[in-house]
Amino acid sequence: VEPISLGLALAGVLTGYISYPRLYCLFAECCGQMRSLSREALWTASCKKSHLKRCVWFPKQSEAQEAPTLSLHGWTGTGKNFASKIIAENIYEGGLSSHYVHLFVATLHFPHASNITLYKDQLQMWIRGNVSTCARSIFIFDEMDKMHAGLIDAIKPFLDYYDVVDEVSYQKAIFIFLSNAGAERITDVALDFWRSGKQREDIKLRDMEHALAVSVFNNKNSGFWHSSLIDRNLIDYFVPFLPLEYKHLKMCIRVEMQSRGYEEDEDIITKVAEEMTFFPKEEKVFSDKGCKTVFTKLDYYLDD
Ligand SMILES: Nc1ncnc2c1ncn2[C@@H]1O[C@H](COP(=O)(O)OP(=O)(O)OP(=O)(O)O)[C@@H](O)[C@H]1O
Repeated sequence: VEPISLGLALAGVLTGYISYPRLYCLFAECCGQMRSLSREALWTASCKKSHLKRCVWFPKQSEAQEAPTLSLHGWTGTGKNFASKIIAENIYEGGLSSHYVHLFVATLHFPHASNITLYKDQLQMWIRGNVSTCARSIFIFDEMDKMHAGLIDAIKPFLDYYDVVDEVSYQKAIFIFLSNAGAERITDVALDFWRSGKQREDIKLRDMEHALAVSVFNNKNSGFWHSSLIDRNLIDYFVPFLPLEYKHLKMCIRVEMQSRGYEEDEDIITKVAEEMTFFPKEEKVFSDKGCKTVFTKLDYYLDD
């Protein structure tokens, strides 16, 4: 090929690449590569990925709201991180590794109460900077119940219904809070159902709402209680996660074996599930750690 034509062709491609965002986005991650945040899309994604072959419940109105603020509550290992990962992947292909998805873990990123003022400034700068770069940024805060109340309050202006703060609009940013706050009350409701021989599938959100309200809103030890997120109605949806039973652990282990390319082995599945501990002491219905440590226990039985 003669050099001038090649140069012109390259210049043409480059111009197209730069001036047509769609073309550029074929090769690199783009802000607002929002696929769908409809309830159906999240539902389908969670069903496909759920180890439990069950769908994660997503709030109905999320399809109407472009950028909801969600607060996920439940016992450890019940899938809160798993669900937020699905939400992130559903919006940005890179999921948690996307440049537009930001995960904060209270004990990791904000460990010292004496540094709250510094953390507060850094967190606000981080949110402001990232939303200025990409309005459709996702911020996930794990261990919200361990987060200092002052820090939770620092997030508040970004969730409030102001259109624009300091010339930046936060209306399209998605905030997801994860916590164990309310887990005991959620478990009490699930246990009541179990004791009265009712199916956990029949538990309705309204059965949980009261339990969550009592423990999350009135718990004086919870950072939520001190913060104004709740009394100012800044959270759109509280989503409860039920504690996992023995049969759910088996499902987690079974799917993990399949995904590692092993044949299902009922003997190994049962052994791993039986190594887990269950509560309450008498009935031993729910896994202490949900599905959290089953995979490392499984390593012991598999010769990788
Ligand atoms: N409901 C579920 N559906 C499918 N897989 C699940 C579910 N719950 C837990 N798991 C599996 O267990 C692992 C641990 O769950 P995850 O980390 O999401 O729990 P968590 O609720 O965020 O716990 P923690 O409160 O301790 O942070 C996940 O990686 C996932 O593989």
